[in-house]
Amino acid sequence: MTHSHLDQRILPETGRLPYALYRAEQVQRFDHLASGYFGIPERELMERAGASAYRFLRQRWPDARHLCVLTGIGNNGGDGYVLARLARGEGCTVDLIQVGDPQRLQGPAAESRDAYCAAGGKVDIWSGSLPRGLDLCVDALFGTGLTRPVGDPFAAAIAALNEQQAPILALDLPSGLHADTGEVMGIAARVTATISFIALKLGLFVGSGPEYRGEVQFSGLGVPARLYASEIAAAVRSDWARASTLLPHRSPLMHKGDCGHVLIIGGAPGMAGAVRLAGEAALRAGAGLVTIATHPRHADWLNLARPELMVQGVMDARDLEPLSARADVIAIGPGLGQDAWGRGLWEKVCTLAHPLVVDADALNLLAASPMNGPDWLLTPHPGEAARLLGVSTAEVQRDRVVAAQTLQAHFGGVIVLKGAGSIVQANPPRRPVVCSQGNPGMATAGMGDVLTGIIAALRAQGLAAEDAACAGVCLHAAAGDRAAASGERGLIASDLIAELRTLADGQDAVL
Ligand SMILES: NC(=O)C1=CN([C@@H]2O[C@H](COP(=O)(O)OP(=O)(O)OC[C@H]3O[C@@H](n4cnc5c(N)ncnc54)[C@H](O)[C@@H]3O)[C@@H](O)[C@H]2O)[C@@H](O)CC1
Ligand SMILES: [K+]
Repeated sequence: MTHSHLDQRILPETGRLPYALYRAEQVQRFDHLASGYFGIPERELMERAGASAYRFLRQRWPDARHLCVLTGIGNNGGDGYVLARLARGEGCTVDLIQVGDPQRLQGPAAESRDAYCAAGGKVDIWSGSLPRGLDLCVDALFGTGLTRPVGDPFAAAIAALNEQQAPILALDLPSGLHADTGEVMGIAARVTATISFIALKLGLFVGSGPEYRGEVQFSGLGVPARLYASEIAAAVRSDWARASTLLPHRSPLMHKGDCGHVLIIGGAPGMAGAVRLAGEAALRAGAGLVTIATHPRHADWLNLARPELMVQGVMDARDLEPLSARADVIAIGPGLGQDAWGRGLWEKVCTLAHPLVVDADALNLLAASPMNGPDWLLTPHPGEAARLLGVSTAEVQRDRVVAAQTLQAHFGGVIVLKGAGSIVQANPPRRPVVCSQGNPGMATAGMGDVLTGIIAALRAQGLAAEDAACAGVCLHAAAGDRAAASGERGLIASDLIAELRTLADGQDAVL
């Protein structure tokens, strides 16, 4: 076996992350294929994993000299031993702390431990605390093999990692994070960066993954590209750089009638802002015409507040007919309320054949009287998804991919499950798409209304429902990231609207 850790072929791939996301069992099959079929011994893969991680560490933290490597009892720990050996070899001070019974290390992990010891490395057994004065901690406790909630001593070690001040590099996954769902299995390491091996794990991008993983780096460990043909990815990551390619071309000869007419229905008394946000977002996402059907009490005021919006007061469902006749797409829900006014409009819309975007209170009305719609696009946040499914919000969040798939099966159409790592699920066999942009500053009032307007505008410009959902979610998230450049705290939904224009025009697709 060659210790080819400085071989250029195994350096972490720089540039873009792959878009395919896999579950743990799929990555385990890749591992077996790599060794069994492609003849790369497991020990060599581990050597490459440790070496890639060490190379990334040196690039990312060039001044780090005093490292602490926390190793567990599986192959993730083995990766840690390789990294520790390489770091010592380059003159770093390494405190290697073995958590759990060292006798449980087997096969390549035990060999990696032995190679570390043979090179003069010392193994300390976890004694309840971490050394002081560290430049960096390496989390090599659990990777894809985590199968159950974390108990002591691992839980105590993870808690200590989270409490100390040095940055943390996680090998493959932050320990304690479920590789498939991003669920925190009791406790998880909240890390500065994660280097993921062979394939990106779905759990880094869904559930609590975005909160715990830090920045993500990928290393394919030099396995042949055709290895990946053996599995269909569990989900596909998307971002604006990718989704912007879905936008329709705008011909110089176009007029406003070619860019689609969106009708937005909502805005019960006291909720006019919701439809205004959705309407403005629709205009900024390129809709040719936007009409708002809202409560008569504030229709005139809304019209003056944003003169480019056409605003009609509607008393009841009958008033909708002339408006819907002119619209290409209807979005219903922002500020709709659930009383007789909102319910009447919702029931009317359900009889129309238009492509629909269904949000907010319209989703709550749908939860009260469930039905299946072939050409609608539902945009629930986790609470609305829970009401639609009749489960708790925690249950939705525990496995967001499965929740989105269940919603699609029950209600049809295309589902956008909002939240960190928004998921788009169209009719199977289409795979779930997970948006990997966005930030916590976006957890604020009106963000959903902006998304509804964007998706409706893209749909009105001719995108199919799934494409409008994917492009809309990514455009919204990318606008949120741009707006957050001047601070996440205090970000408001209106801040996104100015950003939409630059992004949707394609001038700044790559962030
Ligand atoms: N197999 C391969 O070919 C490669 C694997 N690699 C590394 O190996 C990792 C996977 O290794 P393993 O499958 O050994 O799994 P892990 O190293 O993630 O750990 C699994 C071990 O922990 C135990 N365990 C699971 N949940 C536990 C809990 N809650 N409390 C206590 N013990 C628990 C398991 O019984 C098993 O002994 C990857 O994430 C990656 O880091 C890399 O070296 C690349 C190549
Ligand atoms: K880890």
